[in-house]
Amino acid sequence: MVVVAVRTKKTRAAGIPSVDLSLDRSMVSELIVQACQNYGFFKVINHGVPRVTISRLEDEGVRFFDRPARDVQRAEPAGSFGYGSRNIGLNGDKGELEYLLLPTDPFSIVETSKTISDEPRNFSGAANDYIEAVRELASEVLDLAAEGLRVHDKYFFSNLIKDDQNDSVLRFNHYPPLKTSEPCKDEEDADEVGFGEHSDPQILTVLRSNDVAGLQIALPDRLWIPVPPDPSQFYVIIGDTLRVLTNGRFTSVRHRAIANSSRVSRMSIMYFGAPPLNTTISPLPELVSPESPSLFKPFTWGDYKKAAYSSRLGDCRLDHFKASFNQ
Ligand SMILES: C=C1C[C@]23C[C@@]1(O)CC[C@H]2[C@@]12CC[C@H](O)[C@@](C)(C(=O)O1)[C@H]2[C@@H]3C(=O)O
Ligand SMILES: O=C(O)CCC(=O)C(=O)O
Ligand SMILES: [Fe+2]
Repeated sequence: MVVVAVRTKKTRAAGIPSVDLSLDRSMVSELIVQACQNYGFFKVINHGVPRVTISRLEDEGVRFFDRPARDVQRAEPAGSFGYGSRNIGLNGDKGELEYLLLPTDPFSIVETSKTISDEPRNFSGAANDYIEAVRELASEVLDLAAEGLRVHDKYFFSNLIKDDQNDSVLRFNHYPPLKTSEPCKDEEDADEVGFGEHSDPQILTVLRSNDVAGLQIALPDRLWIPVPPDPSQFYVIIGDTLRVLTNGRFTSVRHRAIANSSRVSRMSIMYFGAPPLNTTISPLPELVSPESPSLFKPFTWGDYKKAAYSSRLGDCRLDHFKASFNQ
């Protein structure tokens, strides 16, 4: 087995920002803006997603990854969607995980469920309910962020992911326990890569995992912080597209998952909120001024997605879209 090692010595257990959605609205929007500027990442509590909506999809995910190899492979991709193992993307990235990548529109979910489950209606029902609930949560977070930034149209961001043509995706990552407990040969303090360092290309990601640790985020000074797992709450990850729309006010956090060295599997479920392919992405006029000129050239989400899918996982994809004075 080829293992890719990452240094984990430079880590610090620090407080991850936490936002309680039940608090006073103007306070919550301020907290969200602070967290998005300083970390590009935060935990959401009192999120309003019913526990049963989460547990039904969790159970379906566990059932899927428990299936015999020949059954999970029936869900192998036609294009980039479907089941995959160890290979991440199309450009040679590897990780110690298996995954299921799905479109989020209800019709595609119903169709794809036929290769995912022996009870496809159970799977599609659970997935569609979950997608609807986390899309609502993502939209609420985006509206609060827009309010905190004093954006004129407070629904501007959320309308992008609510559009009928939105390009959002749902991903299950399954990290089985590592078979070997041998330390890495050439690096004493190294861990193996579950899902390598990257930023998410979309607007924002809503992540939830079971009780097994693995996720880490990078601070601007490149210190890695372990994110404590919390199955009853969600984490929000700001993506590159929201970074551009806010003219760099929000940061798109680099993050990674360390391979699972515990005795139980880790499973995470991510909703990646994305706009329609033809949406032009450029900083909102309210966030551009002579003192803060636009840091990015305009592009469409389709252009960015194409560039993302021809890049390696760890590449800084936004570099190609920086305004010329900013290069
Ligand atoms: C190596 C890659 C995998 C990825 C597409 C890419 O070429 C670069 C971005 C990767 C990423 C990261 C966030 C999401 O997990 C993902 C689905 C996405 O939209 O961009 C993955 C892509 C993937 O696994 O196909
Ligand atoms: O599985 C995780 O916890 C993180 C994975 C991730 O960042 C991704 O799939 O983009
Ligand atoms: Fe990610």
